[in-house]
Amino acid sequence: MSAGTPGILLVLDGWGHAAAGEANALTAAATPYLDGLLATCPTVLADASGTAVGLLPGTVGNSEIGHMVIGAGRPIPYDSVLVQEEISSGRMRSNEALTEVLKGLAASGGALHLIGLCSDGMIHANVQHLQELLRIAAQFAVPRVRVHAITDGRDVADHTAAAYLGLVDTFFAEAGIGEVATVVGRGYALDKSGNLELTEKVSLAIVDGKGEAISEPQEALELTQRGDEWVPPCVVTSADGRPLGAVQDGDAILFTNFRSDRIQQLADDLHTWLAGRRVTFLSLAQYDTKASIPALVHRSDAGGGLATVLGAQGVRSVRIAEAEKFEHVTYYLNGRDSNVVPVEEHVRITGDRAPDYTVRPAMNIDRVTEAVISAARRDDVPLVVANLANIDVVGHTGHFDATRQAAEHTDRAVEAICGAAQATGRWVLLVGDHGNAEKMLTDATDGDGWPYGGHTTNPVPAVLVPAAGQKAATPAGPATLADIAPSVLALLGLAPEPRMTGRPLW
Ligand SMILES: O=C(O)[C@@H](CO)OP(=O)(O)O
Ligand SMILES: [Mn+2]
Ligand SMILES: [Mn+2]
Repeated sequence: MSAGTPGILLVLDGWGHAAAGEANALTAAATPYLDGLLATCPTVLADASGTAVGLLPGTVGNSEIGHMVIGAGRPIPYDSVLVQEEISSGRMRSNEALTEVLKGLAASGGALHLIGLCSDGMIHANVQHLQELLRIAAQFAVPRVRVHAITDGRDVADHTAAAYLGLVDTFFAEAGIGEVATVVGRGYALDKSGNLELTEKVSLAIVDGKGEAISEPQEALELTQRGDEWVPPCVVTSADGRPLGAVQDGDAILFTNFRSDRIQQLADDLHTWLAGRRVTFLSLAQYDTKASIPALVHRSDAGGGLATVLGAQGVRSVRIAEAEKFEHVTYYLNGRDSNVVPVEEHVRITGDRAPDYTVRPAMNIDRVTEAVISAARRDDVPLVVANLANIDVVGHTGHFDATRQAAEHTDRAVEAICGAAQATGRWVLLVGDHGNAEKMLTDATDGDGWPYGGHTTNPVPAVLVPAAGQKAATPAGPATLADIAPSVLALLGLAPEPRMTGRPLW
């Protein structure tokens, strides 16, 4: 292998590997170009879930941890794991930030508001964490706990919100404290696109008790036209029509998501709404909010990766993605470091946003492709990093045919990018960040599975398309996402960072 060849790292978001079958939208798609690459180029299946990347055993991968590990070259103990350790060990009971606030509520008579995603999809939150938080609140004699439940239907199968609300009820009964005050789908509460119209509806329900009035939490689920994700903001009201749980002065809010990217817009919005009011804010894990919100658990250091080497060596890279995945190829790939080194350029592709991705599975892939090709033509850019979002983003709709089409658009984009790479003397390293579209049905216990749009624990392909004349062998032995940064550096002729534990595959 000749050292020091420029290249393109292309993350195919949600590109997992599984045998062909009725659940697999990737093998159902007509993707002649990708099929050819998989058959002829050095390929390995890389582990992208569970402990291999820094998650709890058996946990599905996600874009944050996926891109962090691709960039860091080592597993990063993820926020979900750090929170879980605090809870399982019992240490959360003596967590200083938490106990101080709970003692204050017990003394003042204020309520604790728990706001978070109500499922065990393990990407943004784990509803099980509520159980321990309720027990701790009861132990500290907090007078009232109000749960503002965000229904999921994306990280877990749709139409499961009723079961999760039922589970939360059992936690209330066991702890002897807690009531659901509001219910809303994640489409509203976890918008991260900057659509404040959605977010403000949620804030209005939580702060002012304004929304669809319901007398039982489960009634909210009858009001959605588009599944659990789009349950409209609902407020549980008592017989006299008063909201059960609007936020009052002297209350405290604890956000229970462990992943920041989707809850932070709501957290900032609520913080702005409640500015000047006597309300304490806390979050279970550390958030990237504009407001400074104290976290109960602090995050792992994900630095010392690819970006550190590129910065130190003055190697220019261009990072390209659609808005949905822009932070992933920049902030997360750089180890959650927002300080951009001067040799790094960012291209955020915006464009028409379809209200529903099934309508436009191509998204803005043509513009991403053009940007990658024009960066590839530059002699001053040894490394282009891009994310093709379609397979994951459309896969999340749970719509098999649209996801198949997303894969077909991706195939054409990869062909165009690889063509440009050949013409400009570059290699292309294609890798998934976690599985998604290779499993579009839940496991069937009896009869057929249900449509499923969530991530998976399947391995992801890592494929090297060598530059013209470059030789590369198929790597032996197991691989993980931690091997990608050392591979990219080796291909560029650079040494890995000492903290990288992955190995160069090529
Ligand atoms: O959309 C998201 O927030 C998650 C799924 O909940 O997907 P990803 O990790 O790919 O961003
Ligand atoms: Mn992803
Ligand atoms: Mn996803």
